[in-house]
Amino acid sequence: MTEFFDEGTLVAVLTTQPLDRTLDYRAPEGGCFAGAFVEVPLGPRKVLGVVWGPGAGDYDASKVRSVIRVLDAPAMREEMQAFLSRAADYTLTPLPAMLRLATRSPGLGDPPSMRKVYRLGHGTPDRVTAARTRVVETLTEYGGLAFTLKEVAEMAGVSTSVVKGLVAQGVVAEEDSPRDTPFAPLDLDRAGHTLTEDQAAAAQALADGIGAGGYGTTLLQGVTGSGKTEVYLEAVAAAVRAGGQALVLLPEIALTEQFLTRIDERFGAKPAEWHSGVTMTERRRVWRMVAEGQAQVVVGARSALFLPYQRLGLIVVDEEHDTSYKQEDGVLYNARDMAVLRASICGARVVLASATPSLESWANAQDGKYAHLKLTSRFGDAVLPEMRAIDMRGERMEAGRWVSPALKAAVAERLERGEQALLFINRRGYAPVTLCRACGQQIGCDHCDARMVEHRFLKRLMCHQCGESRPMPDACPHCEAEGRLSAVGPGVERLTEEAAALFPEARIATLSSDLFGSARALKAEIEMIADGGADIIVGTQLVAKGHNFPKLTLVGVIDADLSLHGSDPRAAERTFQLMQQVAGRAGRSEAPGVAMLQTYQPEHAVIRAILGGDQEAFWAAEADERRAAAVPPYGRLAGIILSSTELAEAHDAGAFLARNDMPLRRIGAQVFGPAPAPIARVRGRHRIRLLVKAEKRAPLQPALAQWVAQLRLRGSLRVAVDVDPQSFL
Ligand SMILES: Nc1ncnc2c1ncn2[C@@H]1O[C@H](COP(=O)(O)OP(=O)(O)OP(=O)(O)O)[C@@H](O)[C@H]1O
Ligand SMILES: [Zn+2]
Repeated sequence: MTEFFDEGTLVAVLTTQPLDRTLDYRAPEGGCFAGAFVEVPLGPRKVLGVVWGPGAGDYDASKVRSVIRVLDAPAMREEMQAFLSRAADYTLTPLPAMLRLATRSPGLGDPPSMRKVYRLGHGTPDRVTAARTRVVETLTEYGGLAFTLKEVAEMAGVSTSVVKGLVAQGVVAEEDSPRDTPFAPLDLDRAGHTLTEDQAAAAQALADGIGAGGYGTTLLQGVTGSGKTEVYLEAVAAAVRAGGQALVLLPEIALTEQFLTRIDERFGAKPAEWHSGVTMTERRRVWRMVAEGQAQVVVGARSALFLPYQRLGLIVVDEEHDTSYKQEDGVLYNARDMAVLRASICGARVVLASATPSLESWANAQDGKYAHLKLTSRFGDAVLPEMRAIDMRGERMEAGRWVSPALKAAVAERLERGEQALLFINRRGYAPVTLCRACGQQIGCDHCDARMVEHRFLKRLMCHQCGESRPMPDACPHCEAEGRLSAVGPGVERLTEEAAALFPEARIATLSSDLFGSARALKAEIEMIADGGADIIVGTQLVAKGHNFPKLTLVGVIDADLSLHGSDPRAAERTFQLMQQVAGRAGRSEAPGVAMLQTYQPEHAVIRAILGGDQEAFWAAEADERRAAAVPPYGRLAGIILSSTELAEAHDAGAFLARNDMPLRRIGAQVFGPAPAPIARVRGRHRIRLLVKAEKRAPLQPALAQWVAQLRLRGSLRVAVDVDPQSFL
């Protein structure tokens, strides 16, 4: 039972303010439950907090103040408190910062806000016009249902003033209605697609898990186009049927819009949607309805993990290998790992779905920590694409061109047959480098150790680190020579230009995340492509994720070597995943697909593995290497990023930590560095990195906490600890 605190008893309140402890207050008039959202005085201010438990009683009793009021919001459940605490410990994040993630709803404690709705009234109009008649007919058609002013006007095809005019005469009734309305329940009796034998077996196994109750994680590994989504939708149905709520995490906001439609088609109801693109009013509604159990399914980005579910039964992490699940600023957490933590605390099931799982999940499945379900063939008659290399050493390339004659010929063949071809390059903008031919300087960002990238469609230069942008200049900012700036290297926009020059008759669509103002616009473009409205698609990694283009039979990868090198220890894994995913867009219906990889190193082990297509062999080899090097998933890493406006300050702090490594040595961990980060300056701050390596079972977090606590944060110095780093930049 939830603990209750009578009026005047001491309670500990956790606030969202950056304090390193809970504060004691007295329970307000009428008392309060543990977990209650409250408003408390803090100095001269009133701040939001949660009653975390009984007060510590270590503060002068005569000075303890009272809770101002209990907010009108469902209390935080004990399991949520536990989740936030454990996540804070794991990621070495102060608890108030975790609480902020869980309270990202505007007007959390406000009384329900109201809005005006309109339905058919009883009066008769003084004067009958065609427009007025349409309004009356429209509302009559919907019986007693009520709509917003805008909806009525749109449905009837009249201006809002016509509706208002009818309100004045009582023909249309105007009423107040709560804005936060429940989400329509799923229609679980609707039949989904008839599943194939493999799919049905996988769906059954997931449903059995949900039926058994309690925590469990399953890796659903199915080749691209095998119907993983169809399978986990059955798990969603099973979870809801069992009275639970289901959360589906997607790696890219751009995909949610299509996914909502897919759920709507399957269950006849739209789920709740949660990500940065959702309006404030809708956020408020979602947060509340999730807390009240009036939203059965939530589709969202990683932050949806922190919603106040009442009875969370299932979390699906789609494309679980995707790096965007790692939040790289603020609280550094991996939503995939936190999903597993959250589920283990509240006794929910987790489904990790991917064609190319992360080595972490693959190893967990291998060890029997996760159940492992496999779908080895594509749905229907579709077969997996054939993978071929184009050896660029043997191709005759003109300067400033990136499509080889071999690839060009393959594209031409597809166009002749009325099929689609995709040209893939994982680089946004027109060109990665803008160089002045007069002075030889490259244009860099003023605030970062990064180049400015030309975005020709927008006629701007942009920094991909800090987001700064400015109009494309005519003159070189260094030597002021006019008209001597030139683009070096290819980006997606430049590839579009080349495709247009090579195939002047073809309809070309460019898909890059920066080219679309809204998820809706992107969805429309994707639907247009799926319907065959384009012949050639030129895209960045945005196209690699989960799209179905039935006419697409050729994928040309412009630079398969691009991500093989660099400081990332997961370079091989990432390249393998990306190539499989992008190739997986080809040949998804009757006509078979081919993926052609332009490479200068066809002998490279990773390229060979991609061409060979033996995934299990690749993972096994990769696992052996990681085991030998004792790196994740067979060892643990943590990154420390020290940053400051003064280079010396960051550097000295790094040297200090390296010298004072006793807390780490005690657990047998090693420190590497300090060294300047690969991106040595971002937003005017110099960055120094250290890397900590420990054995898998070493108590890493407490040691890290002790170690870093020795550091005095002075001046502009900041420290970020990244447990299980994904990025090494
Ligand atoms: N049993 C089925 N009956 C009818 N259509 C199906 C069935 N299974 C899959 N499909 C269709 O096949 C296509 C691919 O399925 P789905 O999107 O679920 O695959 P996936 O494994 O999630 O793919 P990817 O990993 O490439 O994103 C979809 O259009 C889906 O509707
Ligand atoms: Zn910048």
